[in-house]
Amino acid sequence: MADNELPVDQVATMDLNDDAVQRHQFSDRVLIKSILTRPDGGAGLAGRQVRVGGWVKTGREQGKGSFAFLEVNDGSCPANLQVIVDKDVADLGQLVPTGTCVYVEGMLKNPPEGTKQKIELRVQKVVDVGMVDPAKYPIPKTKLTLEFLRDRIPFRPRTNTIAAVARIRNALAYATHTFLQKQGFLYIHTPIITTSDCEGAGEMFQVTTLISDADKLEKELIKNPPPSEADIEAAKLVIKEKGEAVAKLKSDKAGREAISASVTELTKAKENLAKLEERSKLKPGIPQKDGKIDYTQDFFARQAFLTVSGQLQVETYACAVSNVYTFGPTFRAEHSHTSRHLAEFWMVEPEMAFSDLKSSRKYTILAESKKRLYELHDDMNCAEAYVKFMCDWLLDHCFDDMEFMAKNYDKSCINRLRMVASTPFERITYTEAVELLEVAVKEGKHFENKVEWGIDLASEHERYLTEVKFQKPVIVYNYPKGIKAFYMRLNDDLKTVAAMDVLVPKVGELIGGSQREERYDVIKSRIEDMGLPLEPYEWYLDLRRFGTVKHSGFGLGFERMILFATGIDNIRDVIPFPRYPGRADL
Ligand SMILES: NC(=O)C[C@H](N)C(=O)O
Repeated sequence: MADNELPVDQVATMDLNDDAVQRHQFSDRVLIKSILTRPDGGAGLAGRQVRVGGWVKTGREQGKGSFAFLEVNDGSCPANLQVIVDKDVADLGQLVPTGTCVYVEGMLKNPPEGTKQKIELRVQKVVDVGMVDPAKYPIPKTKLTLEFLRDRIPFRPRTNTIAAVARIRNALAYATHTFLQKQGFLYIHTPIITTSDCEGAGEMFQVTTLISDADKLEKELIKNPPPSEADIEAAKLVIKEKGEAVAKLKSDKAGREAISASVTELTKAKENLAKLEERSKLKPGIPQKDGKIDYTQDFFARQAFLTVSGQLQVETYACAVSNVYTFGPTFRAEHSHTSRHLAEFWMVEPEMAFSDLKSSRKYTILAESKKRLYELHDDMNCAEAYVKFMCDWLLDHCFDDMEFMAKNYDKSCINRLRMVASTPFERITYTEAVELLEVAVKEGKHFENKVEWGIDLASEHERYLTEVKFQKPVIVYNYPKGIKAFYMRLNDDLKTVAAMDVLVPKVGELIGGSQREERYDVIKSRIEDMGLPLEPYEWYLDLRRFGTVKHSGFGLGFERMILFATGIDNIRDVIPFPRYPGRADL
């Protein structure tokens, strides 16, 4: 790596004796981050000639219009660079509206004593301007509600909040790959289009070309109507005539050439009839067979959907190359309008061969540079170590953005990251969890949803456990089999499965995972018991028929992790392009 190619996240720790500016490698400018996030706030760069580009957050003309102050942000860090332009250099009126793009060159200077910033840029040349008409700019003011911004998706990233969320999201993705790659996991790209329903819950978006094909056909048939019965009868008559002509020539012992020409005509007439008959079968609308939609006519010659989870497919790789993960978009066609659900969301799904949910081995994991002894619950340990790694990562790499979140959204978000990074997660069985909830009810706690063994824990129950009872992350494991998916391993009690959910303060369920059922007979009867058809899962059963292995994994809802980290309330604000019932902008 060349000297001037410091990874962006290391710029802040660079050697201050080196007062050269860090030129961006692929554009003729300096990232504002590399000026402002130095430990000296950029002061040591005074006297340096730089080019910067960015968007004006706020701008104002001063000194009776003789110069302008611009707060410029290029997204590389939350802080703005103060830029000063004299009226001789540019038309100041064009530069000051919020949202204007400026690409300027000048000299970095130390501002006068008593000002809050450590460095500012005096512009000598305006290289380029992307103007804004303030009367028409979609987000003219600086303080806007997140709800208002959801109607301005293309311009949301220009706001401090959405840009900070983008940096935090990016850091969490980087942390995810770093953590898993370090542990030797292979990143596997599982399909977006799938023909198996992982969760067996039927909340899938269908992928089909039948509707657009039907639309096209309908238009085509209007332009070019199908043959009528009479057309077909006429074509049949032509064949009859041509056939008779051939027969006549033959009986007249006509020449070979004449007969062959006549046979050619007969063949053409037959082909014509075949075509007409084929077209006469074309019917507008979705193709049907035996009163049902005929999916053999669909693009994939079968029903297909958007994936709800990459788990089943990634298991084929876990059962071959042992440690794998998938990280991609997943889709659920749930009509839920909550602040915790999206129709399109991202999931990180590690899957590990030779690992179970709970075994008695002893194991050490590193957290916050301190070695601690854990009882090995492979799947739980991996989930816990991963969450802790992400918390540490944000504290180390995104502290300025986290400070912004603490100031504007959630005072406790930094402490929450510290607490989670350093506190062992509580681990309780589902049965213990229900008992604790029952005790809470006896002591007067009111829940909307009834508490009894066998229920699926509701969000209020999960949050009580993590926020009130333990005040730290809680892993609940060994759930009743009746409320969990078919692929989870049946425990010896035959009542529960080796499933686990990681519950965290602020969001409740962050992770759901399990040891997978590796025994052929057991999983087959689980699929049958749940009333699911066997045929679509035959390939999955094959993994148990041939070279089966104990394995486990989990799924982390990536947006939930961002909610947890930032303290933002609505999941629609932590994904760049939210999709939810009634909305899919852009
Ligand atoms: N990979 C996982 O275990 C996640 C699980 N399939 C889910 O969708 O919740």
